[in-house]
Amino acid sequence: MLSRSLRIRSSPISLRTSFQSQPSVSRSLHTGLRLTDTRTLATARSSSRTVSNNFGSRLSSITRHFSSSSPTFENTSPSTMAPVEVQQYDYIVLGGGSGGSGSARRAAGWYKAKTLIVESGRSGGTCVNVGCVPKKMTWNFASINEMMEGAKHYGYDIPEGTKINYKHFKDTRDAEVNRLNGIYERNWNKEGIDLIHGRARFVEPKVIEVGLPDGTIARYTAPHILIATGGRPNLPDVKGAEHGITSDGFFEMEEMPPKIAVVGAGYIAVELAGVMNAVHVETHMFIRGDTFLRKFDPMVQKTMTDRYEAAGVKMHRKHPGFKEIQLIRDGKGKDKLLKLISNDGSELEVNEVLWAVGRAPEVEDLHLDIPGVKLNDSGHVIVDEYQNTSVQGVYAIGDVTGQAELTPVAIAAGRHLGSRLFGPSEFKTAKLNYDNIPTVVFSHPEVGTIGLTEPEARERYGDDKIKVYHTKFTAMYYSVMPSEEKAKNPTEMKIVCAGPQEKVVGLHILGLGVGEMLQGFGVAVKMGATKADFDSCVAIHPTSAEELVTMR
Ligand SMILES: Cc1cc2nc3c(=O)[nH]c(=O)nc-3n(C[C@H](O)[C@H](O)[C@H](O)COP(=O)(O)OP(=O)(O)OC[C@H]3O[C@@H](n4cnc5c(N)ncnc54)[C@H](O)[C@@H]3O)c2cc1C
Ligand SMILES: NC(=O)C1=CN([C@@H]2O[C@H](COP(=O)(O)OP(=O)(O)OC[C@H]3O[C@@H](n4cnc5c(N)ncnc54)[C@H](OP(=O)(O)O)[C@@H]3O)[C@@H](O)[C@H]2O)C=CC1
Ligand SMILES: N[C@@H](CCC(=O)N[C@@H](CSSC[C@H](NC(=O)CC[C@H](N)C(=O)O)C(=O)NCC(=O)O)C(=O)NCC(=O)O)C(=O)O
Repeated sequence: MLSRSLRIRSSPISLRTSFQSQPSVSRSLHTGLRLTDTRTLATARSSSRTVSNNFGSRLSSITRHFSSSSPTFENTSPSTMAPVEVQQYDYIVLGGGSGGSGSARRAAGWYKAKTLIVESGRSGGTCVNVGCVPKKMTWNFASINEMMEGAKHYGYDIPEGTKINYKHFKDTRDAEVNRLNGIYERNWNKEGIDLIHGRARFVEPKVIEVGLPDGTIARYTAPHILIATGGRPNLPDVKGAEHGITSDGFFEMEEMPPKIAVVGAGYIAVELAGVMNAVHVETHMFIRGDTFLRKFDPMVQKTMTDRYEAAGVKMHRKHPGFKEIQLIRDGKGKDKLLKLISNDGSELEVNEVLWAVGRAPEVEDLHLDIPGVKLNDSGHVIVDEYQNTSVQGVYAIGDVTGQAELTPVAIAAGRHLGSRLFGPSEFKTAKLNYDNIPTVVFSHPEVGTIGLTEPEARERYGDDKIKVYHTKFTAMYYSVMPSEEKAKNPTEMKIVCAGPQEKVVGLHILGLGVGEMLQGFGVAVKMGATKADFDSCVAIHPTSAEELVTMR
């Protein structure tokens, strides 16, 4: 539906004309290193590249909303650029998100490395500001409405039309995020980590430069530099796409739109569509395939897509893509009106469009060409199993590497790296094992998964080596509800086993509470549990989880 390349645009806070006539900055460091900067805008722009994404779609990345308060290099005119001293650290961490924070705290807090974090936006990164934290809080908010609707079947007299004060919730959520921003900065401070707010870029292979809020620049060097700059949401190359929002904009909404279109079929699309549907926003999902969550086990794909449809989400399956988004009326919430024109000519008017079509690594104004850090075809930083980039002494972790884009993954990889670089000799080979990472989609209901999907397991081990255990049932919570409600709310589980020992190589669960259920089973799978090990654990009755140890 869209053309075949991913164009990563320079963001508005990338280098502009102030560097065109920038004089050479040449100075000696107390380390004996001599720095030269003769770079011009042309060099800056050359870091903007055209690459293909996994889905063959043409997309452009947009600036994260909270970065608008960041200092920009545009403020830095040549005349204000007095020679700057290059300050020396043991460890420079670019990005104070989950991975950067985790790594810096390990290096400084545990091993006393002199550490600097450079953060261009709000401390805590995506997870705290526009990811896991506000998302999970919103999921809780929506789940309460689902509970209230269920409550009438238990005899509670919940008045029809109970009002939801979204603005109240949004303000409370914002306050919690602000509180966490402060906690992050206080933790860094307690652990002796220096924090600079500004946007970093390389000016020499081991020297980075940061535009400061007062318009000056600062330079820093270290033998170890970590790239932990994360990612940002993509916008598709559709005429008028900018009239819609991404997940960043979702968290800025002051009121829920009465009718929304969600485009995409991954974690974010499914989670945010689920939230809105649960609070009775008319939610349309536009997906390219027949199901969403297409990287998950087929059981999850089918049951969850059907379940969303049964719960009221208007699914537009096999959608051919959009030709144009027209802004009919500017405004907020119900006052905003957009017309979506699809490639097949069909039209739909909605109050908002949420693009959830993947994320791009945040690399383009880092000038990674200066140290020579290599990127892959999707623009992610290439790393080996120890998070080393192609350049000695430069490392990358988290979303910027495109490896399992999850907060605990970024934190764990960052901590291992901190231990490896600055810890005692027993950590010299410390690294994160990326096998069997458990993950939960906070959909309605949740989905949990670890290990291989059934097709992946069949492919890896061969059909004759695979045994699959499967169950689908109505959780007791729904037992008081009419049969059509029960049918709409399945709980489903699949255990994929390999070899004569029936080692559990994949576990896929969906239903109420599975998000909390998976962590413990994840430990078992990580330890190499077999089906017999599962069965040897006595069931906890009555729970949904007990089905996992009693399956036949
Ligand atoms: C809507 C949403 C929901 C999510 N929900 C979950 C969830 O429930 N569970 C889960 O595990 N994961 C979730 N994730 C994913 C999770 O947020 C990321 O995997 C995680 O934040 C990645 O951490 P990171 O350190 O790699 O990057 P980030 O947390 O993105 O941190 C990168 C930081 O670098 C800064 N930066 C960028 N460029 C520069 C520069 N040039 N100079 C200085 N600083 C720079 C950015 O401002 C940012 O603060 C979610 C993501 C989204 C978008
Ligand atoms: N609960 C959690 O732990 C969460 C984790 N995350 C992390 O953040 C990552 C990013 O999330 P997300 O942005 O949802 O990315 P995902 O990679 O999960 O999904 C991207 C989706 O975009 C769809 N897509 C891509 N291009 C287009 C297009 N042009 N038109 C229509 N659809 C398109 C793809 O659909 P198709 O199926 O057709 O290919 C795919 O489903 C996740 O992979 C996850 O690692 C995010 C949120 C929650
Ligand atoms: N898991 C519980 C606890 C939530 C929690 O961990 N809250 C975090 C912030 S939100 S999430 C932000 C995320 N934290 C985590 O993922 C928690 C880390 C885990 N406890 C561990 O030690 O591994 C992160 O990016 N961490 C980077 C870092 O650790 O440096 C916190 O710091 N709370 C302090 C408070 O409330 O007082 C829950 O979901 O309820």
